[in-house]
Amino acid sequence: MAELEDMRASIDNIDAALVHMLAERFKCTKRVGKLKAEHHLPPADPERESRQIARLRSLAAEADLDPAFAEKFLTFIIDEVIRHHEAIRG
Ligand SMILES: C=C(O[C@@H]1C=C(C(=O)O)C=C[C@H]1O)C(=O)O
Repeated sequence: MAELEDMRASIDNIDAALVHMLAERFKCTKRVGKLKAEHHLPPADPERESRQIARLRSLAAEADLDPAFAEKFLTFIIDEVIRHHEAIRG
């Protein structure tokens, strides 16, 4: 089944891109965590998170992706970022 193989090859490429994009995002958020620790700012910023979630839900709807899934995915990542920031703060 050539189409199955083709689709799986595309899925593997997309998964690799996701890993690279996430790695870049965590590089940025770790830098933010250091800046926050230096300036005595709290690890989490719920107002910023609300804006990000609203934006991502809207982008998801436009892209025909379930907005609830997009929110769950972003919240999962942000929770991990906040754990990093708490660890950086010590
Ligand atoms: C990265 C930040 O820290 C936290 C993590 C966020 C994220 O991963 O996008 C957003 C808000 C903060 O709760 C930030 O404040 O920008």
